[in-house]
Amino acid sequence: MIEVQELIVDYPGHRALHGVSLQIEAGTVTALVGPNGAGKSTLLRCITGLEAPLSGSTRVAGIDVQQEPRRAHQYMGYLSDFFGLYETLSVAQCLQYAAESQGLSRKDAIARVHAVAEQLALSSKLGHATRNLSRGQRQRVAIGQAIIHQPQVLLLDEPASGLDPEARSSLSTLFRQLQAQGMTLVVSSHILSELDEYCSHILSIREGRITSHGPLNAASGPGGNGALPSELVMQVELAVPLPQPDGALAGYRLVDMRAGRDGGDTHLLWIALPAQDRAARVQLLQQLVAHGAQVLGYQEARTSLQERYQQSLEAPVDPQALFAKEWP
Ligand SMILES: Nc1ncnc2c1ncn2[C@@H]1O[C@H](COP(=O)(O)OP(=O)(O)OP(=O)(O)O)[C@@H](O)[C@H]1O
Repeated sequence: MIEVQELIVDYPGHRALHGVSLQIEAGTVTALVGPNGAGKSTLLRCITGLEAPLSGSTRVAGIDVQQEPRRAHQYMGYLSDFFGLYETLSVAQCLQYAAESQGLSRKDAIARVHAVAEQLALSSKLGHATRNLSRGQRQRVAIGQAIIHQPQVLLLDEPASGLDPEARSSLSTLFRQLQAQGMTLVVSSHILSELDEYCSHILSIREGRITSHGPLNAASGPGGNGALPSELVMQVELAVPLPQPDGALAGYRLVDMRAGRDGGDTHLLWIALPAQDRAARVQLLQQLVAHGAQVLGYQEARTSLQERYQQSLEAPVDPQALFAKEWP
């Protein structure tokens, strides 16, 4: 859905992106993370076509963003880290303006204004001037403007900054709904615990280079709890060790097994299953229970975003690769 190739971006006296290449699959939610100044906003601005790279290309839904920005914008929504609203316009006017600028007819625009206002809990504010809204409400109007034309891709730069815990939680719910509707999201944020709730992938950047990019679940292959690319791993927490391990695990691959963190009798097992096979998850649990397992917890194993981020911070930047791509 998003393809970036060999992107180099220079600001006066400073190279912000050093030949970044990546692909983001449709339907994923990617956490874009990295220290201050890493190049996250620059990358998002290049994907939207707001920043012209020195070299390289970006494509969204197969459209070259630098060559055909207008057409590409029909497929994407963008929330800038410092967004502005028309202060004297009402919420309805702002949303309608955004809809019509994306080419929607007056009738369709008005229908979308009401649908988006409902989705973002703004229906009661439609007649209010945006200058009279709270920070969280303004943020929701800005997000509403970004999704008014039902884009396939939504790029959000620090969408939760300045929001209270309740507003942040409803934002997480909204992002999950949008993903369920088939949207592809890229969310830049420093609040990793929240990103972890709804992101399927991590894209970590440091000093203008990608240090990690991949899925957050255990099916990410080597390093992801021992899963092969075609597998996912279930984490099973037991109240006591398995009484009949041979029968309980027959036909499954045991990836790992440890005592629980509490140091008592609890045990943790990691068991590989074919990816995408929902029936296998049910059958495994039934087989465990049938063989006397006292199951306390049963969930897809997942490397936390915090862990992945920490690993990516510790990964050395390859000086050789850096040297080869330094100046074109
Ligand atoms: N307009 C500009 N002129 C000069 N340098 C810039 C400009 N915009 C960004 N930079 C520099 O480019 C680098 C990347 O900036 P960018 O805003 O993309 O980082 P970021 O990862 O989004 O940071 P943050 O987490 O602080 O928002 C930084 O070193 C920044 O100082």
